[in-house]
Amino acid sequence: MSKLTISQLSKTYPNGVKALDNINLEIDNGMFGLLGPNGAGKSSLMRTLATLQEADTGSAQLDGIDILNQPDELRKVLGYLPQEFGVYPRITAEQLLDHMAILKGISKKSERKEMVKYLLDKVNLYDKRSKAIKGFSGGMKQRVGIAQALIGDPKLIIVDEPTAGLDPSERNRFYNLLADVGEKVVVILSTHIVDDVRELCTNMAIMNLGEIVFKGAPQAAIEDLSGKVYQKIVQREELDNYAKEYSIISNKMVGGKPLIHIFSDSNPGDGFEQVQPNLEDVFFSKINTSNILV
Ligand SMILES: Nc1ncnc2c1ncn2[C@@H]1O[C@H](COP(=O)(O)OP(=O)(O)OP(=O)(O)O)[C@@H](O)[C@H]1O
Repeated sequence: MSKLTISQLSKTYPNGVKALDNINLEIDNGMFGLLGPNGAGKSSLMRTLATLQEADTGSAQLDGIDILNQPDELRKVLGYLPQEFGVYPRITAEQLLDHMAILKGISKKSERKEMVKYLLDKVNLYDKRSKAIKGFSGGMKQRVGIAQALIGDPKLIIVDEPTAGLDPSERNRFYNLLADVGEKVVVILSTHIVDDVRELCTNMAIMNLGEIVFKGAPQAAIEDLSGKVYQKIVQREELDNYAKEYSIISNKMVGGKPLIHIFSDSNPGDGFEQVQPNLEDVFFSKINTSNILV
């Protein structure tokens, strides 16, 4: 069992943007989803935990390791799949993993060979081991990314926006792989895609403007909203009026017309129908109208 504890972590960039505003989180083994819109501060938090940038104040501990003060110790047990996983495109998957294993300090050739074979098998790319990565699909590249993040038996795995650009079947394969990995170690999945969290994570946090605006189990958050979400298809030109009168959680186009979800303690009438809330409602309610919700 591993545990990651983040306490009072803050970071303001030189341009004045407060990307991390007093972050407090406790994360156990398993898949943890960090959900937030673009610019929320997710990558800043992930890069800080991956020891790629420093925080101004606060601390982060993984088991006995003080992440901010012992970056070398943390790196030995860290697997990181960054948002942009740049690879040398001409080399093969096998060469890349071997190279990364050397960087991780696995100096014995026979040990590396065995590990690379194991990882290629695990991400289902053993057959493609001798092909140049440049010919790989987005999903295959992400699987190479996960394989390299697993080198050296990490205790903490960080994946930053891993499913962007994957088609549905590639995304599914990637989910299965992550879920399999996530049983034994702390895996933090940072994403703005609600489905990623719904399908994979037992615990989550929602981040907005540098702050954690929700933490808990996705299912519990959905249940909290139960009976309080109503929907209606409206005319586009009426949207402003609805926005003034109701707490609109979300607005998406259905057949060319806006379908709005609103938050309301009691039945608003006016043609609205109650709907079963989903994680998207939770997400939007926390980032748009967190002030009106408990
Ligand atoms: N190096 C930097 N210097 C100045 N501002 C930065 C820097 N990196 C990020 N920011 C700003 O900090 C805020 C948080 O950015 P961050 O990349 O952490 O968010 P994010 O949630 O990961 O968003 P995205 O999904 O778009 O990557 C944004 O306002 C961003 O513009």
